[in-house]
Parts: sequence; C-alpha cells; structure tokens
Amino acid sequence: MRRTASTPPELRGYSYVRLLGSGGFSDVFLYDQQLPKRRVAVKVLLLDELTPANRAAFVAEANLMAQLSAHPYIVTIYHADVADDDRPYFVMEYCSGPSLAERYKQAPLAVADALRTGVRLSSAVHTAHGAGILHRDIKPANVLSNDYGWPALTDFGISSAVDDAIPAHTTTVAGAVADTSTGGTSGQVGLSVPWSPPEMFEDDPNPDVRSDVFSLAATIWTVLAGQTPFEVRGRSNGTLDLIGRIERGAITPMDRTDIPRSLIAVLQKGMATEREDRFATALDFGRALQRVEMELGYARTELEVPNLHLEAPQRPADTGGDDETRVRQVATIEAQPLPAAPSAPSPAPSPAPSADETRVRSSTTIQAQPAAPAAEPAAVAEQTVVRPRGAAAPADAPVAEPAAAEPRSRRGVIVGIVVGVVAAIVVAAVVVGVVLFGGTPTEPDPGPTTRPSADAVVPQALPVPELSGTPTADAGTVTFPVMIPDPEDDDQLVWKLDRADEPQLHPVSGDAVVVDGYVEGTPLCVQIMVLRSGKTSEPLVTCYPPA
Ligand SMILES: Nc1ncnc2c1ncn2[C@@H]1O[C@H](COP(=O)(O)OP(=O)(O)OP(=O)(O)O)[C@@H](O)[C@H]1O
Repeated sequence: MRRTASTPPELRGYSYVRLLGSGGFSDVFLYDQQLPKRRVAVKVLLLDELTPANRAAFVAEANLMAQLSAHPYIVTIYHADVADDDRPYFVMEYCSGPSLAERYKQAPLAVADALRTGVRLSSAVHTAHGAGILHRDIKPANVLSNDYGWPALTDFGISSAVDDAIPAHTTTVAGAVADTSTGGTSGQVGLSVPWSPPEMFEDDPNPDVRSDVFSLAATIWTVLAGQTPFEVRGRSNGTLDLIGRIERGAITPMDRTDIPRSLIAVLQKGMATEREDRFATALDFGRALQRVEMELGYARTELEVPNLHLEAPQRPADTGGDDETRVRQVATIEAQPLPAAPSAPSPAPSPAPSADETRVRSSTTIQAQPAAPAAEPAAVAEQTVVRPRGAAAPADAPVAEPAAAEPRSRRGVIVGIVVGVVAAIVVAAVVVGVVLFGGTPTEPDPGPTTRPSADAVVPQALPVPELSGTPTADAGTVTFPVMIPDPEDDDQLVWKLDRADEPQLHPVSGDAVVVDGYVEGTPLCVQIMVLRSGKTSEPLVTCYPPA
C-alpha cells in the first residue's frame, strides 16, 4: 500500500514543482533549479527514517551514484546536502521519460530497441562493477530515461558506499528474518523477486557480478516479453511460485515470433540457474547482445566502459584487424533510441501488480574498490564484498553476527523472508511447514525447465546437421554445403571454427558455411550446429580438405 508523500523541503535556489514518486525510505520531487536553470529530481529521506544508519545509507547512495555519475547511462547526481528541517537530500538529473517498466507495460519493446538498451545497460552495470559496486536491484523500474530517450540506471539504494566504520560481513537471510521479526529493518535483504537470481534465495546470499548479469538479462527479457521471465499467464504468480520457477530455471517461453533464437539464447544464458553457466561479466553479456545486433544487420551499439580497450565481436566475414571496439572515456554521442516502436504481435499482458516493487528495503553495502580497469572479470567478482548495515544501530556500531539459522531448505528460508515481513510467528509456522514438506515445489511448470544456456546441448531432441556435398576451396574461401535432417521452420544453422580459442558462433546464411582465410596446406575445421528454440544441437565437425 502506498503511503502519503512527505512534504517537500524548502531548498534555497530551487522551487518545488511536484512529486515524482515514492520509494521505501524516501520521496523524489521535481524542482526547478534557478541557476543554472534546469529541472532536477530531488530525493529526500523521510522524516520517519532519520536514523543514523539510514542517513549513512542515504549518503552512501549519493556517493556511489556520484562515483558513477559520469557514465552516460547512469543517473547523474549534481549535489547533496541537508535541508533546514534536517532531512538529507540529493539533487539529480531529472529523467523526464518513462522508465522501462512503464514502457514494457504499454507495449513490449522492438528487438532493436531492447538490444540497444541491453548493450547500454551492460556498459553501465560493468562500469559499476569495475568500481566495486554491485547494483543488486536491476529491474525495469530502476531504468529511467532522460530527455534524449537514453536509459539511465538508478536506485543504488541497495548497493551503497563503503563506510569504514561498518565491519565487513555478509548479510544473511536468516539475519534479515530475525531483524524483521523485531520490527526493525536492519540487515534486510532487498529483493525484487521477479528479477532476482536463485542465489539470492540462499541461506547466506553472496551475490557477485553474475547476480547482476542475471537481473540484467531478466530485465531485457521482461521488456521483450511484456512480462517477467518466470511469470506464467493464467497461473498463480505469487512470490513463492516465482521463486520456485527461478530456482528450477523455468523461464516462460517468449510469446513472440520475431525474436531471433540467438537473442533468446543470450538471455537464457544470462539467466542460467548456476552462476558459472552465465556470462562472467556484464561486459560479456553486452558483447553477446552486440553480436546479435550484427547478426541482424543492426548498427552495433557502443559499449561505454571507461578506460578499457575491448576486442569487438566480429561480423561473420570479418577476419580481424582494425574493427576493434575502443572503449572510450564515457562521453559518447550516439543517435538516440526512438521511442518504443513495438513490433510484438501479442498484446501487453498484465503482470502481477506488485512485481516492480523492491520487496524489502535493503541496508546492504558493498565494499567499493578503487576504480581499476575491470579487464579481469574474476578479479572484480572476487574483490566485491557485500556488507550489511544495521539500521537499528548507529552506523558506526559493529554489526552482530546473525543468530545461527537452523538447517532448513533454501525454499524454507525464502518462505521465512516473505512472511517474516508480515509477522515473525507466521515465519516460524511457514518455515516449519516447508521443512515438513521438504521444500518440494507444489506446482509443475510448463515450458522449458532445462538449465538455460546458449551452449545447452540437447542431442536427442535436435538433429545434427549433415554435409549435403563435398567441401570445396576457392581462392582462400572454403565452402561446406550443409543441410538439416528433418528441419523445422525456424531452425537456424550456426557455425564456429573448431578451435578452443574461437568460441564465437556465426549464423549460416543459405545452404553452406562459407569461411574466408583458408591457407592451403593447413586443414580448416568447423563445427556446425542447429539452433532450435534457444537450444544448440551437437556439432557436425568437418574439415577441408576432407579427411
Ligand atoms: N532522477 C529521476 N528523475 C525522474 N523521476 C525519478 C528520478 N529518480 C526517481 N524518480 C521517480 O521516483 C520514484 C521513487 O524513486 P526511488 O529511487 O526513491 O524509489 P523506488 O525505486 O521506487 O523504490 P525502492 O527503492 O523502494 O525500490 C521512482 O519510481 C521514479 O518514478
């Protein structure tokens, strides 16, 4: 239930215009700034929430956003201060356009638009990771848009700045439940369940960059599908239903025919149940989206990551060389995306009304790293440390270890989280209930339940391509004629060089794989696969000259 908005503070140099929106701990108001003259959004901490820890969290959010503010796809912060009535506030760029949540609910995004948005957000998220910051609440509602229609990532309220006075420690779900049972908000885990990765439902969640990758992929899936990925129309979509499906990797198939399989595969890989099956970094995810852009003949969207030199994905016929994406300092001028030009054939569904809300406001902080180049994804992941903040205690007080949780199923813990917000006694009852019932999912899900992965191999279900003729070579170009036994309408052939250092898949156009760069005397081997419904067949491995 929405609360009444607070009174906007009197701020020298600014005139109040109207309320923009309300979050868990704050209100956001539109003001006219007098000098320089512009409209700004001002986020103000609620009077009721003026505890030292909340103040610290608020300041931390402002500082984190400021650290990332130069990024073109992260909301810019201009100023922070304390109002005369003692409420801290920060002044930020006013994002006049609709959020991604508003957009997809109006109509699902066109493929080109979703790809462009996905690449841009990947660069924003990777930049945050490079600075040692996990966002932890990526979802369509937290992607605003500015006057130019560019996406602007916001709401770093769950990830916060380093506060040296707070000891390093990982927030646990058990701790969160214990705290909510006392009516406090300390150590709570912020969860936007529809976009949360399964590891967030574990007893001792320890998110890393791949957790943000999951939410990012889920966000792009949502704007394409017009509904969240684990929601099933006509079925119950309560929190526990969603959590069960997320844990099983039961993504609801996309009800659109215009989404290329390669894009589905990229998003499925981003949302893989096991972290090691996902893209290792947001940058890798963005590059995979770039490859889909190129496959479809769209202009490649720049990945804006500061101080990194990236090797660009190649077009199928590229032989390398100078087509390298040089990641620039973050300022880039690029054609603005058009407003959503929906191409989805299906009407916008009506997702669960509360899906966009962050369930429980988090007080978790992230140990920031020096803004080192994030070229080594593993290093970024290792260096990011999750810390809690005890809201009921002063910011500089040590955070107590949470009480040891009884052994219980992951699902039992989640039941605890959900219900614990309402009443501790109900938590206990439900946890016991779940333990008694062994945490077995109560509802069989339709649709794909295999672990999503672009590399998923389904040998029995998919035919393996066959050569339809003898491979030939002509002036450095090798042609492998190929066919699909028992083809289906939407089958797509893909190929890659048969080399471990060459993971890139290329689409096959026509009835043959054509590979440039053949050097006479050196065998050239390729793997050719069928892509069907986001799954890849076992490969046909073939060489020229034929063995
Ligand atoms: N820079 C901005 N420009 C325009 N509107 C904004 C801006 N920042 C926030 N808003 C609006 O204010 C609302 C509240 O934002 P806020 O970040 O405080 O909380 P929230 O994300 O809705 O809630 P929670 O943090 O509890 O999940 C947003 O939903 C958005 O509509």
